Amino acid sequence: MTGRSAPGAGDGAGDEAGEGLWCRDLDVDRGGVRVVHGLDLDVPPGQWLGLVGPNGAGKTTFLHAVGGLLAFAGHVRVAGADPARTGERALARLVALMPQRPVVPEGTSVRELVGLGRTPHVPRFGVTGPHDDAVVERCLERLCLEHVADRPATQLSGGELQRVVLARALAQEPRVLLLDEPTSALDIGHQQTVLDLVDDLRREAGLTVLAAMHDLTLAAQYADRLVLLEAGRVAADGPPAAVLDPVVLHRVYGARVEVLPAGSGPAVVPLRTGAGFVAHPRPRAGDRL
Ligand SMILES: Nc1ncnc2c1ncn2[C@@H]1O[C@H](COP(=O)(O)OP(=O)(O)OP(=O)(O)O)[C@@H](O)[C@H]1O
Repeated sequence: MTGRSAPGAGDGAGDEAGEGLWCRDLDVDRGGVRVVHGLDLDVPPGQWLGLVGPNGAGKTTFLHAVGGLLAFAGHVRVAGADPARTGERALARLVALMPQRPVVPEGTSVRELVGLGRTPHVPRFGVTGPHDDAVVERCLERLCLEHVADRPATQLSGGELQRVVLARALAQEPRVLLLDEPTSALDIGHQQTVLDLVDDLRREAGLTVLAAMHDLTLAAQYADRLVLLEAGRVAADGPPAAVLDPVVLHRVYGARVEVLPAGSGPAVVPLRTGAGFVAHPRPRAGDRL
């Protein structure tokens, strides 16, 4: 399975397709089984798209295809590049993926691991320069990791490691940031610190963000738009308040929830059995109550 080029679009990095994400008829298989089915998506530059959906819906598979780690069929442009036809280093200068399950080489310090994010910017057979070192130090600082910078990354807590892996992705200085469950191991304070930081970078540098998240309340607070995936297809796509419908969530996740209006976006509150959940549609404007 290989990606095909979009009609009329050039090959390689940085062409006219823009700095967001565009895909048409995207199919991705895992282990011989189709997991993402004919996905069409337009994500304008600078948008934060929250990717939500149940376990196994295809969120990671989609992010890995867009990030050039998995073969696909269909047309994709990410930061102007076709991931199927762009070299690894060129793509890594445009797109960074923060994986759900990072691989940490034994004996690598936190600073060295973050420094790996500079690899695509360093000439082949070259060495890092003062600018690279400054980027790494800034990323360590912004993710409050200076105090662990010289420790082996394998000795960190799950939440500390998650911040290191984000720091490595940010050190790549990408145009599009793919985040796969970026806050799953973080306490509530660090969840906010990390997501606020990504949001600041988006505003400062026009970064496009695609973030797969299970915490629907958090996803709604930061994303401009949510795409709800169900078995590799889009079940809902729109502003968080429109996508987070208790009836839709019940159908797609089998979950009983209440969705409450909150200051910075809808809050999704789970209801335990017997708490009075009724799966009926929300009233719409014009409905007779
Ligand atoms: N390496 C693999 N080989 C075979 N099947 C795979 C592989 N990786 C993932 N799958 C399958 O592909 C489907 C989609 O998985 P994926 O990891 O993309 O889902 P997800 O939405 O990210 O799930 P989660 O929320 O649990 O992380 C699942 O059915 C999964 O079992």
